[in-house]
Amino acid sequence: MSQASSRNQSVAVAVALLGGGITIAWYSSRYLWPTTERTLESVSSSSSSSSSSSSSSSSSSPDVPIQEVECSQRQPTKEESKLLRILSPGTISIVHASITGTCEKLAEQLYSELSALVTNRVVQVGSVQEWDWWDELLNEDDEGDVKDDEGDVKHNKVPLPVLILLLPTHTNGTWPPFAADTLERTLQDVQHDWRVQSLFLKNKLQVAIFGMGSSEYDDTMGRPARECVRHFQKLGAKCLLRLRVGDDAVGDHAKETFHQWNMELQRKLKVGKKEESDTSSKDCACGAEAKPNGGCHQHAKEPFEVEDEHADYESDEEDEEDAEEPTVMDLEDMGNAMASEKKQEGNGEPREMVTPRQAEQLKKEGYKLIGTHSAVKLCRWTKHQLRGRGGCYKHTFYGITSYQCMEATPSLACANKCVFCWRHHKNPVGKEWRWKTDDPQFIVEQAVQTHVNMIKVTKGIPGVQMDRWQEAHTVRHCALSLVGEPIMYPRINEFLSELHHRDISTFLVTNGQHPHAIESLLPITQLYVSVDAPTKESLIAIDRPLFQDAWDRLKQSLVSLKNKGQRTVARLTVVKGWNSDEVSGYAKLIALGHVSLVEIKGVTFCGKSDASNLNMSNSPWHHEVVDLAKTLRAELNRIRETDCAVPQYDLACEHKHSCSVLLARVDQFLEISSEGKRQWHTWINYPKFQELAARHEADPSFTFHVKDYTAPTPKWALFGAEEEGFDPTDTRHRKATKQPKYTQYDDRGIPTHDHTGQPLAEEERQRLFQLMEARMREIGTGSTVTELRGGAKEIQDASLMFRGLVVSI
Ligand SMILES: Cc1cc2nc3c(=O)[nH]c(=O)nc-3n(C[C@H](O)[C@H](O)[C@H](O)COP(=O)(O)O)c2cc1C
Ligand code: SF4
Repeated sequence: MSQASSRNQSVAVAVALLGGGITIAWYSSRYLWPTTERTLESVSSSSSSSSSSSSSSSSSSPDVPIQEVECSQRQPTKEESKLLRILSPGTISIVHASITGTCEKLAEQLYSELSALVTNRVVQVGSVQEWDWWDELLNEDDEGDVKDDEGDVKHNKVPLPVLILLLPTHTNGTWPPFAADTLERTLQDVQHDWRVQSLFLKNKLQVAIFGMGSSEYDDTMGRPARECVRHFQKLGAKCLLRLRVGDDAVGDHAKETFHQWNMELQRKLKVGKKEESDTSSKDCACGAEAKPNGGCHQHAKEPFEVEDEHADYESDEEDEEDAEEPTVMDLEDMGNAMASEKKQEGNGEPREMVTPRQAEQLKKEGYKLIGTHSAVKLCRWTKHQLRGRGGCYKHTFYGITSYQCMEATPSLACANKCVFCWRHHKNPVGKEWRWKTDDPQFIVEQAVQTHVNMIKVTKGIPGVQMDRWQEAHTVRHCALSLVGEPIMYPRINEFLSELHHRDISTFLVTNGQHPHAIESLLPITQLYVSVDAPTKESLIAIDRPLFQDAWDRLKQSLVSLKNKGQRTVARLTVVKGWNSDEVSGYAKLIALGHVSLVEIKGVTFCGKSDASNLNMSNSPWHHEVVDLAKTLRAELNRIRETDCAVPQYDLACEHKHSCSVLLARVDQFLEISSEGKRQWHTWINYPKFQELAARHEADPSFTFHVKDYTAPTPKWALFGAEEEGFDPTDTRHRKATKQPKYTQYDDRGIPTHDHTGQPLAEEERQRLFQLMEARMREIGTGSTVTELRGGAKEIQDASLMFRGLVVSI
């Protein structure tokens, strides 16, 4: 028996004919809601001042006046209630498939509204995963059915169950993965199962579907919701009202569309305010004077009868083969979206990028918002180096001072939803700038001020070195890689100049979706393009881009780097199991841009997110990143054999603490003395850069190049140095590992080789396996993330227990 049915085994719905009426009482193992009898009209009159119980007699079903036993004065709270079956008569099940919380919130809102308004049915809410859909749709309980004298079911006398679905659109217009595995699969399977009667949901279920999506994604908005409508139609379910799709990308569109849909839903369910206005309306739909229940003498309506449920849908019986999407609805929704957008821009001012809800979420994640589209955040390495515990990998590779580095962005929006994005998709998305634009001087000034204020409060952190703390009040570097796509900001060049004027170096990371913006970018200290995947398919899977031609855009961006003149970087973020293979694909991309440097960095796991399937096992180990860097070097050499214009690269630096390795162009960064001594120059002469940038600003015909502002790389930062990229002027704090070190593990995380690389005996592996099993029983199979004070996160994951019991990030 399925989970759902076993869970609901204890729930029974009793229906009896009493005095010519139908009495409904609900029982559950924990609840019994019996009480007073009253007619449904009286229920409706309680919410409608103008309705009258006398209208019942004029209903279209005069022979069986419907009565009920009122469930209780209140609906059970969610915690109290056990979920009833979807097909239980009289139920209203609100089911969402939320990825990032929007649909869940709408579902909760609907639940509280309907719970308050509906007194004669059970309203329940849950995620799509909470039901076994095959079992729910096919294995019907018949306790709730009303039978006639022949024992045939008289379905239409008891309110049909209503299924309200709130479905978001996931990557490339797909269903959210957990909804695809459950509801979508069932809906597809039942249609092709010969054992299942056609239209088997006819007279058994009514559905109301609301979709969510974003018009920023080409053509996919609301696709799962539309598919869902078609599936249910094909199965014979009645659609209570038209599908509506909310647009996440357009201001209040989702809110407004949902509100309209909700009002319509309540009208169809005959609850809520709309009903009041309906019943008090003077006119019937036919134009004649209305009776109190809303119909005229010819069109009297039976309370709770669903009005022409198929009115807004084509009949499946008539046109079962028609798989065309309901384009009328799409057009209308798009029209609404545009109208809504227009409304916002009606006063001639473009709207602000960040909605109050997004601002609230970003603030919760520790971002300090500046103006309407920018943000700063204090980087953990800034604090780290303030305490003398080592800088970030940019300190090792390029000599930045981490405690004088400001992490910022002038655009919180970007055109991707990367699986490894540590901002968990709380920021807006967009293909191009369509928002209010803040002044660049204002942003820089506010950003520096806010950063310095954050520095001030670090004074109290134990171990902060006061000389560094003083220096940290002067920002020297700006990492434009915090969140969003900085290059989208239309006044990015003015913004960068403003930073240069303040002697602040500029490291800008773009995701390679705006090649033209790269071309027009002024010379900056170091320009990055993120290369997140080696093939078109994996790029789409990993970056989940808004642009259909994302792959071409990435390639064009890399080509654009070729002519920049200053330092350019291809940044690879390695997500084990996602983009760590097909290294030759990376080599081909890098060869397009002749980039100065290739940064290869293991992904940092930043806590579980519903919008991403990543977990700790996707974070590679340092030695794995090193292996990938070596393979990449070999692949680049292979390309050079046929294309000698492709530069030669070699392993220059590493920073083990953050699983990062640097490949650098030999012609730009390696000097070999006449005695054959090799000296890397990956560090940056920052004052020199500022001088050159100022000259270029004064005279744009003046150009400068990578070699004009390099500086020697210290020994400790070089690849293979025993310091492993850790600056020896700082003090290393290592966590004591409670477990012996192992060097290799199997897929489950069970060690297979000891610290010397020798294979472990079978008994030992078995023992370790049992230990892990015990741990899993204790803490579960997933990862538990605990937010610590100060923004750090602590992750517990049994599969990591032999690699370190707790990983702090
Ligand atoms: C990972 C991810 C991928 C998305 N892909 C699409 C898409 O392909 N098409 C679309 O119209 N909307 C897409 N969206 C937008 C969501 O459908 C929209 O933000 C919706 O409000 C999310 O609802 P939820 O918060 O309930 O999950 C995507 C959102 C996320 C987080
Ligand atoms: S470069 Fe990045 S990681 Fe390093 S200190 Fe600056 S913001 Fe932090």
